[in-house]
Amino acid sequence: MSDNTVWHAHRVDRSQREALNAQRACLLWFTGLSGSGKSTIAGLVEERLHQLGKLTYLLDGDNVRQGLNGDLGFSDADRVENVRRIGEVSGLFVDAGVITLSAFISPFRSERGAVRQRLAAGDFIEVFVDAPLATCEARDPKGLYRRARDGEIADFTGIDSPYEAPQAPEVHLHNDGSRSPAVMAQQVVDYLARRRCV
Ligand SMILES: Nc1ncnc2c1ncn2[C@@H]1O[C@H](COP(=O)(O)OS(=O)(=O)O)[C@@H](OP(=O)(O)O)[C@H]1O
Ligand SMILES: Nc1ncnc2c1ncn2[C@@H]1O[C@H](COP(=O)(O)OP(=O)(O)O)[C@@H](O)[C@H]1O
Repeated sequence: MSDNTVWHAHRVDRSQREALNAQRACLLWFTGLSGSGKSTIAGLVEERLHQLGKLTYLLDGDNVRQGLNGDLGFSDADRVENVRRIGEVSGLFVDAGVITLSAFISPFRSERGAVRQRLAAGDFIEVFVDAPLATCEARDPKGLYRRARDGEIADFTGIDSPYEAPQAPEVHLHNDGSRSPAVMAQQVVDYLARRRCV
């Protein structure tokens, strides 16, 4: 928090924005290794919510790192700052009344926990896209694992940079390839329906 600043409450608040859009906002936080299926599944969930008439926004690691977080690399410190900023942006989207989907490796438990704490109870829904490293490496759609193994990319998650799996995610998707991304996206939508978010 900057010094000498005072919070200003505005005339239109989150609940009024939610009422206007006839929806309840929340943050779906997709975490998992590179290649685990975060973007694919988050994209399918967003498409389904859009079809249901919900206002959504999907924030994605590769995309955000081309703009807002273009100054950050993949050291531990830069990943901490990456997730902190995304947590703040996600919080603003939720306050805007939008069902927000954030898909980032977000490898550290403490930083994911900090985003959870930043939001109101129940607004943070952790979705663990759980795929074995061997599966992610076999998919390797961008050739990054091969380059990391060849020593061309340092600090690669799962190779020479850690990934701390969630201990109690709200939704745990086993994306080892035995089921389609569409089936797993439906699991997320079903969770939202049980929570009366859709
Ligand atoms: N060193 C290293 N480690 C992991 N990933 C790397 C690295 N370098 C580049 N990439 C590409 O960056 C994407 C991950 O960015 P994130 O912002 O999600 O990472 S993090 O949350 O800060 O850990 C990741 O995208 P996904 O594969 O979609 O996860 C990669 O395309
Ligand atoms: N259940 C699945 N079965 C087959 N291929 C999958 C499955 N889930 C994801 N993929 C593929 O794996 C690759 C990585 O998925 P992606 O969503 O880009 O992962 P991430 O965003 O976690 O890096 C993509 O080519 C995607 O089509």
